Amino acid sequence: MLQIEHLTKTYGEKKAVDDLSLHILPGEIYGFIGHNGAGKTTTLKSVAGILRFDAGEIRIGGTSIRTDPLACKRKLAYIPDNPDLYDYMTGIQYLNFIANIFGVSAADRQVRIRELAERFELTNDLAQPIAAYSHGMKQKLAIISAWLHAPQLVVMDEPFVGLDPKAAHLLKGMMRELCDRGGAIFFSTHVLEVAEKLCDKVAILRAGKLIRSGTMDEVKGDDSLEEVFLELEGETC
Ligand SMILES: Nc1ncnc2c1ncn2[C@@H]1O[C@H](COP(=O)(O)OP(=O)(O)OP(=O)(O)O)[C@@H](O)[C@H]1O
Repeated sequence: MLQIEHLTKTYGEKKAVDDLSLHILPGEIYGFIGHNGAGKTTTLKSVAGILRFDAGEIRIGGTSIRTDPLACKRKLAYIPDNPDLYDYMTGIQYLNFIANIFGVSAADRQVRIRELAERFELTNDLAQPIAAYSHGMKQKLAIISAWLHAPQLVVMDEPFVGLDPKAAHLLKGMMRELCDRGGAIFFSTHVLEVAEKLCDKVAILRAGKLIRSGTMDEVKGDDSLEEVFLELEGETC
């Protein structure tokens, strides 16, 4: 579903991502962890096709994000860590705007918006301008908009930040549902307990380099993910 091959991205002199290779298969929830500044957001933005990288290749369903970004973007959805939505639009205007961009039919969008807004208890707020939404409400709207075009791959940067426990539980269920239908999820998190429970596979990034990846059992063995992560981080001290 997602192939990252030898991805390298520098900002000036700073190598933010250094020769990163990762493969994510259909059906997998793949967690991406690492310290602040490790290069997670840079990687996720490169996968989403909103950041040019210096070297390497990224393919989504076999299609290169470099050579055919539009085809890739049709297959994926990206939720940034701090969704910057259009404050002057109402929630429903925003969802229709996104549905128009992705060419979602009137019938499909109606069903999906109704169902997802009900699930996230956002139905009564859709007529409000986004400027009046709390951080968590914006996060919910961003999640609904991401799911609108039935993406095959969902890429998320710290998706649980700002969500209340019920919404977080809902999102976890939606992630699993999407993977059960043959999709895949790639997301970053600092909440290692969530990663440990939710993810099929995990990758640990340190200073732009992949230092561990594999199934959750391969990566953590009999320890907790937190113990393994802290041990690996300690090796740099
Ligand atoms: N636009 C930019 N210009 C210059 N340097 C940048 C830019 N964006 C990120 N960086 C640098 O690249 C490195 C990786 O940043 P990135 O945001 O990818 O890390 P992260 O793992 O997502 O961190 P966090 O967990 O804090 O969100 C950091 O050293 C950061 O300072």
